[in-house]
Amino acid sequence: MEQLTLKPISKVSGSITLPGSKSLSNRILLLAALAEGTTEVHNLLDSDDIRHMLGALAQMGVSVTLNADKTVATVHGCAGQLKTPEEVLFLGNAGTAYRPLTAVLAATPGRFELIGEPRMEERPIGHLVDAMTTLGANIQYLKSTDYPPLLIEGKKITGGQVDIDGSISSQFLTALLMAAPLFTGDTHIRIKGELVSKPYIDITIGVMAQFGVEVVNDNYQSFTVKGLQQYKSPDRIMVEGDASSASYFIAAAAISGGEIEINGVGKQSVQGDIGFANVMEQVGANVEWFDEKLIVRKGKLTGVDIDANAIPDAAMTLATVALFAKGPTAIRNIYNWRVKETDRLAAMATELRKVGAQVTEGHDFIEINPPTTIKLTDIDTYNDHRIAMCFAMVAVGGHEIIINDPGCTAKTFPTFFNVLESISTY
Ligand SMILES: O=C(O)C1=C[C@@H](OP(=O)(O)O)[C@@H](O)[C@H](O)C1
Ligand SMILES: C=C(OP(=O)(O)O)C(=O)O
Repeated sequence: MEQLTLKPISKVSGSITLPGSKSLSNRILLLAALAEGTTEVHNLLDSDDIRHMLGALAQMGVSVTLNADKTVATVHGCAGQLKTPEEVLFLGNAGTAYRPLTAVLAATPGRFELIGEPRMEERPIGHLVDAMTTLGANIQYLKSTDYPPLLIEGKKITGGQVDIDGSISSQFLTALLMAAPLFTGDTHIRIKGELVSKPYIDITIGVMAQFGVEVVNDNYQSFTVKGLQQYKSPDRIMVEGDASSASYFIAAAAISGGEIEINGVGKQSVQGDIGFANVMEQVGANVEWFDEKLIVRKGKLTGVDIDANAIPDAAMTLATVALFAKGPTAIRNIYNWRVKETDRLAAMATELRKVGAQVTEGHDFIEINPPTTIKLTDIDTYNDHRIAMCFAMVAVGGHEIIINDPGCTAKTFPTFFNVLESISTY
């Protein structure tokens, strides 16, 4: 296994430009593929999750050309006419590819087998399959009930009234919303349970609007989408920087001495994870807000007690910021950390203890007491990009750390360690 030893960093300072948002990139690619017309997508993310979406679209006959660095894509929309692929669709561990494609392909005539990495087979999808089945879809589980892989016999879906459980993942509702315009009648969706990760629904509704489709959102309790609508290309669309990826640099500036200019997200961001910058202000960081950039400086950091349900991805970064804050940090209402790239509650607790923190791992929360001295150790990353990136904060805090399998950042941020290096002084 590859290992990366990060030397103690004495200061981070300088300017970075974020790669495009994963959540926006995959939504935009899918809707551009389904749309009528050609869409030029700028600042597309080049990472594993996006490659899986692009690969699947190509297998279904969508023509996409990429520029040399794969950040500009020209997508020739198929006006809803996806072809039946000859081979299975392998979607890695990309939730933003697997979930929306499940709903869209269930409403697309043809036969589709959706597979993924071993971890994808442990990530639940039953709530989405249940909702689609209520609407008449034909989706079969190929291994275990409620989990991928799936066999989908796509067919016309008429829409109607449907309930969906929103308590485990917002991606199921995102998937249903994105597929609903393809149904032949109107769809009225009611949320069962508490809807988690709500800001991602705003991203979905926003991107659908850019492709000409309106969603009526009644206070995140019910949603209405008209049937038989054609997505329309906006011709040109820009992907804003990834707000979850920004969290590592916001945290780095807050922990270390220098000043970091983070280009690509700011006051205007449509991504909920921008809220991490507000959380870091509460922790004590000095954040200067611009429309599309942030400048972050160090502050006197104090632990906080927050409900992180709206920012599940960026909140992981707070768990390693906690190592350098005064007093305990509690991150609450994050049960679904357990069903992401790994069981993130268990993994973070284990790895934080290895560096010396005292950690309480609850059913849906984690509480971290910073250590008096940070221990040199290697960090297991569990094929989870965010664990690798979070624990880089230990080096930013001035302590050597070894990251096992650093290549796992390829899921969303393949150049992460190079970007960090570019602003680091040792
Ligand atoms: O819709 C999206 O783009 C995402 C939604 C969130 O998942 P959940 O809704 O499962 O929390 C988030 O963790 C994931 O990285 C991306
Ligand atoms: C949970 C994540 O990914 P996915 O889109 O596969 O759910 C993540 O990127 O942290």
